[in-house]
Amino acid sequence: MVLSSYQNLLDMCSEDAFDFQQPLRSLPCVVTSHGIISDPDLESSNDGNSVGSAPPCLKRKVVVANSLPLNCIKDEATGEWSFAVDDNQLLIQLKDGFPIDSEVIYVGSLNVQVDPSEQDQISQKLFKEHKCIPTFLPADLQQRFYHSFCKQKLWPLFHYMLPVFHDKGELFDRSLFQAYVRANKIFADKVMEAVNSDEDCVWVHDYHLMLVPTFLRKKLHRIKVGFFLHSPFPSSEIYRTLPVRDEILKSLLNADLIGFQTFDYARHFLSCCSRLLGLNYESKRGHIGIEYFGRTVCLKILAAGVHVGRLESMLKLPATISKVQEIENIYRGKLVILGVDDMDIFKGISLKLLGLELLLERTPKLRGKIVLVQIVNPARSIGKDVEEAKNEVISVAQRINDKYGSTNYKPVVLIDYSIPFYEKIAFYAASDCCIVNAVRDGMNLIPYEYTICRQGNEEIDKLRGSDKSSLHTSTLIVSEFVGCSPSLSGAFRVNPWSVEDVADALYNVADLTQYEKIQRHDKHYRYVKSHDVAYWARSFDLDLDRACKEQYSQRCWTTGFGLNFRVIALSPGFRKLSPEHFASSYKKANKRLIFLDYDGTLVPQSSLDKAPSNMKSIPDAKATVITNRKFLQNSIAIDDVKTTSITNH
Ligand SMILES: O=P(O)(O)OC[C@H]1O[C@H](O[C@H]2O[C@H](CO)[C@@H](O)[C@H](O)[C@H]2O)[C@H](O)[C@@H](O)[C@@H]1O
Repeated sequence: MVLSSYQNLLDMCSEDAFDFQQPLRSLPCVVTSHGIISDPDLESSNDGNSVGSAPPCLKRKVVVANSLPLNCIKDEATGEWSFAVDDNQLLIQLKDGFPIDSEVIYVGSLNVQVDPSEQDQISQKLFKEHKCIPTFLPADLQQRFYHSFCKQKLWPLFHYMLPVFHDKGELFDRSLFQAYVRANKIFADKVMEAVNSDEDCVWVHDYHLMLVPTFLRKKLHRIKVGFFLHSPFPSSEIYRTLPVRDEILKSLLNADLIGFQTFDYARHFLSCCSRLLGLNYESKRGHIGIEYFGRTVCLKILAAGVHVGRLESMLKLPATISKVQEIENIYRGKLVILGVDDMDIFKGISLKLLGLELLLERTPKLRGKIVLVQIVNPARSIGKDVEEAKNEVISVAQRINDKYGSTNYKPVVLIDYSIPFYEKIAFYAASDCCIVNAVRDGMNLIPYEYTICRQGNEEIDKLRGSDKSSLHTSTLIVSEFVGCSPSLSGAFRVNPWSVEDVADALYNVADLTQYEKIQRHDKHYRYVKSHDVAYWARSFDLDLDRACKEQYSQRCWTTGFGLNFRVIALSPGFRKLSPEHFASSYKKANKRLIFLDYDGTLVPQSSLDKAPSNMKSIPDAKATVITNRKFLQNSIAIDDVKTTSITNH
């Protein structure tokens, strides 16, 4: 049922009628000449804009995320755009986990404004050269969708920050959600340009695009959709404060598989589905399934990983090696603690600095001996809160340096500007410890990158000459509120809100024996190496495939009888049934015959007539199982059919 207030919103939005839940009574499917189920609307809309068919042997994987994994620069003198794939991005790296016969297509925004006159040409170029399909959001929509709704509303809430109710500026502004709806529809429309058949899979990423599954399902019932949430999913007590909580949950449930970084996030999601939507779930063969309108939506817990090969090859670069040497020379004899964070209010950077300040206050012997190198990546959002957090970091760092520093020694080295990736790699390789002190973070891959880089290589070993003390060692201090924490059993786990905890952990790191450093490193290294980005992607892809197979290829079919009609409710695999089978059903009926698609949509006569004659008959198709009686009864509220009695055969 669509909430009436929500319906108003959609009317204002002037988008198609939009229902967040199944069954979606949209356009009927047809059997095309090659036996593929598709949407007539889609077929015609593809005529002009299609991005081309995948060669027959390739299966398309359409990866959709807010940003395309590209760097783009406009030459102001010539007006020419240049685009380069960013190999350091997770989205590019995940394709290593896909089967070799996959064609990976990316859909997302470029994060720059492109003049409408240039958009077509750029789209063609990006598809041809990089298999990327850009979404172009008008500047105002981009602002409202990304900066105002995603970054100011969803991002804080998903990181456990409740709006401040006495501040009017914090009240929920429905027009911003409307922008979110519109933007998600634009992304979904672009995805549909890339989908060729029901063999293709769509993998939607992160909290920016939580309505995409519904827009896709509405277009193509049998579309295979996976969704992965990179950010945390908060406790239901936090989530339920979101005024559009049901719409978002229902939309996510239009995916076939929903992935989470940790067990806790999945647990919170399940609590929300049960408390807010009254849905049941069960664990089947190691998977959690939620029954939703005749479909089973699978849940998966699988933390993202890093691209080990990429990090190893970056580590080998001569520029990296000489940077490692430079850093080691600068900080020789000191314990180097490294922090790498985005400038964001949830990264707990000031709390980390306060921990260091307390350590130096309590432990005079460490003054002059310990350095925190804090790399701060530029902020991605533009809120006042981020500016304040940044100013606070700068002023606390300054205070510590004034108090405990000297001409030759600064306890805090703040790098608050972009540095090339190889330099970051060099800092990892040269640091004794890495600290992640976020008060909330979906996963955080920094400890994984650090661990791989600390494994080093021959060139780095040579640099260290006879001083082997830092070879193949690493130490981690990790907040208990970040997703990677459970996987790092050898890390010092801290409550980031406790300055004492952080100070103690820093002290313990300074006190570790060489043996312990090796042991902790080894444990983490083995885990990170085996759970890399390809493992994550492969595992998600296989589970999506499995979830869809179970969903869409059941061979059972269901039949219902009424006084003057007969209902054939078709199972997802119905198109595998032979035309003869249909014919015999017609004959037996002797009455009005109604065919319903598996999700309750009326199947038109014309579609059945088109069933290709070369389709194979399935002898065991006589099994008649009504899997969800209530669902079927609800679905039959069409035309003049008011009541029915359903018989199992
Ligand atoms: O800042 P946004 O444009 O809204 O993007 C959100 C963040 O996305 C990425 O982080 C998320 O995915 C990571 C990999 O799974 C995970 O480690 C992290 O916890 C998630 O928040 C990106 O790495 C961040 O820079 C973005 O801020």
